[in-house]
Amino acid sequence: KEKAEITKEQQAFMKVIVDSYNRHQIPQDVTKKLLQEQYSAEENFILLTEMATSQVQVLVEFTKNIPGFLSLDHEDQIALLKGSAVEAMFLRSAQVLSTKMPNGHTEVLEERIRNSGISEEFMTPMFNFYKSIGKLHMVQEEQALLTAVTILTPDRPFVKDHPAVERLQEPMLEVLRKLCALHHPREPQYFARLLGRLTELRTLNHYHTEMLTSWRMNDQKFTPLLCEIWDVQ
Ligand SMILES: O=C(NC1CCCCC1)[C@H](C1CCCCC1)n1c(-c2ccc(-n3cccn3)nc2)nc2cc(F)c(F)cc21
Repeated sequence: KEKAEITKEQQAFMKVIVDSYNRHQIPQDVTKKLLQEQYSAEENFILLTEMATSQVQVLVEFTKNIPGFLSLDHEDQIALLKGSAVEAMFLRSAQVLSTKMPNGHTEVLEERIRNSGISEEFMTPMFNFYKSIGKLHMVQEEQALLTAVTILTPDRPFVKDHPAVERLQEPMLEVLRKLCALHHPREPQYFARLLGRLTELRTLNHYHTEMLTSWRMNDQKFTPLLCEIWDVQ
């Protein structure tokens, strides 16, 4: 019985992460902007770089609130942020698209994204991921913890002290497992499906640089922060 119950300290631990996740939300203005009108590929690229830059700043603040993160080796902290930033952005994008919207808005949003300038070959894998996240109907706590679990992935490039990262990720996976059982009692495989999405997320990571360089426009400009995080320019 006690295996299933979320303990008091796990509740406190989760509250810290969920509050920080909710506090550090980039304004939903990206959907408002996209629903307003179809922009040119150039304008969409600028919108993406602006949104992505602010999301990285938000991600750093969120990550600093993950219990134990700041006591990791400093170079490992950077390696974890750098290694997870793109995945966190696609995960956030997926969560934005799966947010309940008035009738027809999601379709318009999808259309705008399809015509935004991203080359055709990446639409399928990207929207497949978005659809598979949408089908999970994640509650807020699950979204926050899944993002934290993604950031604290031990096997990112250049991470030196794997065990230290595993020690932080494990309690989060344990709370996430209990949350899934609590919120999705009739789906015993829900937790496994949730973690399966992280594998799909890594493949988007792989496409990312090509998606940028193949954006239907030339002389792409990036902010200094994105040059750091996206390995471009
Ligand atoms: O702004 C976006 N996402 C942000 C990023 C930070 C956190 C919040 C959302 C974009 C957006 C920029 C304008 C054009 C149209 C796309 N977006 C994307 C997206 C598309 C492609 C890429 N690429 C990354 C490398 C190459 N492509 N990244 C994100 N998916 C989205 C899904 C939404 F519901 C959605 F509303 C927007 C989305």
